[in-house]
Amino acid sequence: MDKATVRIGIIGTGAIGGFYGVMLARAGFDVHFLLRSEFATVRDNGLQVDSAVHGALTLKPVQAYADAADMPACDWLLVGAKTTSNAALAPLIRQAAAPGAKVVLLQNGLGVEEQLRPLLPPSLHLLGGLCFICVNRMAPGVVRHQALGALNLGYHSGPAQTAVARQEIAEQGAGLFRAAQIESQAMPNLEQARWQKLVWNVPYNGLSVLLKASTTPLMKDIDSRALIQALMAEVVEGARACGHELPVGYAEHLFAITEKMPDYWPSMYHDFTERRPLELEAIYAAPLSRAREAGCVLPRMEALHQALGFIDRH
Ligand SMILES: NC(=O)C1=CN([C@@H]2O[C@H](COP(=O)(O)OP(=O)(O)OC[C@H]3O[C@@H](n4cnc5c(N)ncnc54)[C@H](OP(=O)(O)O)[C@@H]3O)[C@@H](O)[C@H]2O)C=CC1
Ligand SMILES: CC(C)(CO)C(=O)C(=O)O
Repeated sequence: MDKATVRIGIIGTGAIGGFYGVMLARAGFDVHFLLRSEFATVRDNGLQVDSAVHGALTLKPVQAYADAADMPACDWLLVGAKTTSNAALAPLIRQAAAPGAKVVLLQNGLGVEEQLRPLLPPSLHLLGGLCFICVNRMAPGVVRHQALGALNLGYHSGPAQTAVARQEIAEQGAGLFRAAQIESQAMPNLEQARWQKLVWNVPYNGLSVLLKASTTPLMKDIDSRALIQALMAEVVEGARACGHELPVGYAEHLFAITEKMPDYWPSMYHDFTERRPLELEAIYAAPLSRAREAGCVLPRMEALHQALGFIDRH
C-alpha cells in the first residue's frame, strides 16, 4: 500500500480523532483534520499526543480545517465527534467524502450508524469502529493517552452487499490502523461488537458521573464493585436477548482489565464537567429499548439511565 496516496479525513479532532489521526499521519498517510473550537491553536501549534505507550508525539504542521467545504475529497472519513452531534455532522461528512468513501464512526454506543445512515448518500460505505483506549483532551491540541489503543471495525451498510465484500472493506480499514502500529481487527458482526463494548461503558461511564469517581475508587469500594458487576451482567443479558451471545467470561475479563488500568475518568465524566450533553441515547436509551423490545428488562441499567437523565437535564 502506498500510504501517501490514501487520503483520510478526521471529522471531529478531539481525544479519539486527535490520537488516531496523529498515529496515521506519522505512519505516512495523508491525513486532514476538521476542527471547531481548537482550529486556530492546532493550525498554529500542531497536535501533540502525550502517550504512556508511544511517548511524546508531535504532528506539525497539521492539515487543519475549520470548514469541511475546504477539505479535499477523502477516501476514508473517521468520525471522532460525540454521538450527540451526529445529525449535525452529516452535511460535513457529505462535503468531505470522495465518491464511494468509507465513513467510520469511532464512537461508543448502539444505533449510531442507524441514525446517520438516512442522512448519507447510499454510495458511501458506513462502518463502526470500537476504540479500546483511554484518551482525553488536556488542552487545545493536546491529547493525553493513558492506556490501551486497539480499534476494531465492522461494516454497517452501503454498496458492499455480500458478507465477503463487507468483511473485505472492514479488513482494509483494520489494515490502515495496523500500518500505524495500532492493534486492529475486522469484526464480522458490528452489532455484537457494539454490545460487547457496552459491557464496559454502561457501568463505568455512568457511575463516574453519578458517583463522581474514577476507575480506581470505583474498583476499590465493595458496593460500587458489586454494582459494576451487576450492571455488566445486565448488559450481557440484554445482548443475549437481542441474539448476541457474548464470549463466556467477557464481563469478568473487562472487570479484571480495569483493575490493572491506570486510574481513569471515562469520557462521559469529561462531558459532565465541561457541561456538554451526555451520550445517554447511544449508551443507555438505545440498548435499553432494544432489550425491552426483545422482552428483557434491565432494572439497574434503567435506574442508572434515569438518574443520568436528571443530571443531563439539570
Ligand atoms: N475518550 C476515550 O477514551 C474514548 C472515547 N470513545 C468514544 O469516542 C467518541 C469521541 O469521544 P472523545 O474523543 O473522547 O470526544 P472529544 O470531546 O474529546 O472530541 C470530540 C471532538 O469533536 C469535535 N466536534 C464536534 N462537533 C464538531 C463539528 N460540528 N465540527 C468540527 N468538530 C466537531 C469537538 O470539537 P469542540 O472542541 O469544538 O467541541 C471535539 O474536538 C465518543 O463517542 C466516545 O464515547 C470511545 C472509547 C474511548
Ligand atoms: C473502556 C474504555 C476505557 C476503553 O476502551 C472506553 O471505552 C471509554 O472510556 O469510553
